[in-house]
Amino acid sequence: MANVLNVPDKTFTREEVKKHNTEDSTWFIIDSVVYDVSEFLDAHPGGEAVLRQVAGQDATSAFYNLHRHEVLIKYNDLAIGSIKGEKQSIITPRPGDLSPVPYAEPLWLTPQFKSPYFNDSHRSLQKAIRKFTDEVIAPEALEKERTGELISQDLIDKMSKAGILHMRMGPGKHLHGVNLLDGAVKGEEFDYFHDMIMAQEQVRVACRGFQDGNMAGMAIGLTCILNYGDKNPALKKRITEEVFAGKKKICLAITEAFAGSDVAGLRTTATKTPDGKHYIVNGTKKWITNGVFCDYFVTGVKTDKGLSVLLIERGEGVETKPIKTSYSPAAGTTYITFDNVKVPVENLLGEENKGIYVILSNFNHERWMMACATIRYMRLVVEESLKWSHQRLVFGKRLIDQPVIRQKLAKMIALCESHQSWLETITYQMNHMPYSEQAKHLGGPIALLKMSCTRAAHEIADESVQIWGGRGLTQTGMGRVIENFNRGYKFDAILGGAEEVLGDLGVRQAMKFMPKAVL
Ligand code: HEM
Repeated sequence: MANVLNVPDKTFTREEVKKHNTEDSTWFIIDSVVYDVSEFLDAHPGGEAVLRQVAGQDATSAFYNLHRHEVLIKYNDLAIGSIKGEKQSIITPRPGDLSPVPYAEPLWLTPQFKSPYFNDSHRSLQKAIRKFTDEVIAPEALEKERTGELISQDLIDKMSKAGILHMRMGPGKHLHGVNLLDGAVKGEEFDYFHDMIMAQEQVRVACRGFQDGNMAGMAIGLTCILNYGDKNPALKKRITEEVFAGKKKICLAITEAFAGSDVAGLRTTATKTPDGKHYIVNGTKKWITNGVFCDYFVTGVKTDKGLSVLLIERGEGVETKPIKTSYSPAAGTTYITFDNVKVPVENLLGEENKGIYVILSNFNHERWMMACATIRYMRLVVEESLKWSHQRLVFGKRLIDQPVIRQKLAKMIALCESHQSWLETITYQMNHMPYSEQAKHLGGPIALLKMSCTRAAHEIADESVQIWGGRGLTQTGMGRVIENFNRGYKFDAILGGAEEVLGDLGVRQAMKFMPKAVL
């Protein structure tokens, strides 16, 4: 499917179009383009009668009151020409374009505004990943979100070739010398603002389930290998090479039916064999993103004196089955059972019984990534709602002409902009703090940011569905994005640490730095 509207060169007068109001011929005009729907009447999802009612007329308002603009692109073949002397006024965005809708882009991407944080390489990466997302990721994402099928190997291969899998891991040596989106940024220059751009841009396809199915397990699982795999360099090299090449898939398996945010309560056990060469793993894992299609599981286990983290390969005794959650099965959410699984001791990541550090080291980046994504999805909802409010006619007026709608939009915009600004401030600190310091000084602020942005998402989900009415509850058509957001934002309020746990963590971190002198 092309992403722009192609209109044949032929021109007609409005009088000519008027004549096509007969049994055999149904034409109408939408935004100066002439459509011949005579052969489409039967196939029109909204029925034949409504099309006949506007035969020979200008149906622009009627059309935009009920359809997304992209419908015209999908059914481009129905366009037969345009009205003589008139020009289309509705913009068809091309892949990679910025949106001209106010607040649809973060301030740093809005031409009138300046930002101290972003340089040319950030801008060139943003352009490249937006185009890639629009052209390569979006078509598959939309399809898979709907059907619930898992990501294709073809898409994984394309992302691997473009360096997108490498970039999912954030800044670091693993990016040095790698070709990233045809040289959009050098691996050595890649910082947390580039990382933020990658996380935010890919959310724009508005497919919350597929978004997690698109290698989210790798983004949180492979980090443990990169940071804690040095005791076994051969293993680290093999796994990272295979995963970055897209040949093998990896995920993080921590949560259980027994323990969600409370990781200390894990019950999966790893007992050493008498010869000390293997661990025998027994237990279960629940809600493991991507688990159904993974080859490697970075798994939290109980060893004799505490928690440990093991890399477990799919093999004898490992079974995975899908869990049906409220977002798309395309996420690959999984229940895993480990029955007497034999794991070489060399697969231990970090120190035995000190696995909590391996697990915790991951959390800040994961939570920050989730904040990036949630905030960008909020912005998309703002954009869609602004467009819809201008388009939708009710009680003889546009929605935007109702003060109550403007109040809702004001709240949504304010929540979105304030969280993006806070995110950028924290991202700047991440760029200027070694990883060890980040854990100390940014663990609390990142936890509070994620907690706050999912509370904001809750408000935005609620307000937006009131603006959209039934369409905000309908999976296809105009309100698709709003419905998907409403069904998905709760995942962000739970995954990576529930809102309440994170709020508490943020305050407890502050307590640690409370000077005695002021008490
Ligand atoms: C080239 C012109 C048109 C095409 C390709 C088209 C296509 C579609 C499609 C794909 C849908 C399914 C919902 C969606 O995906 O948005 C739909 C629904 C509908 N269409 Fe059209 N349509 C066209 C023109 C019109 C016009 C001019 C009218 C009214 C005068 C109309 C009335 C409707 C109605 C009432 C629905 C059901 C809406 C709903 O369920 O909310 N369509 N159309």
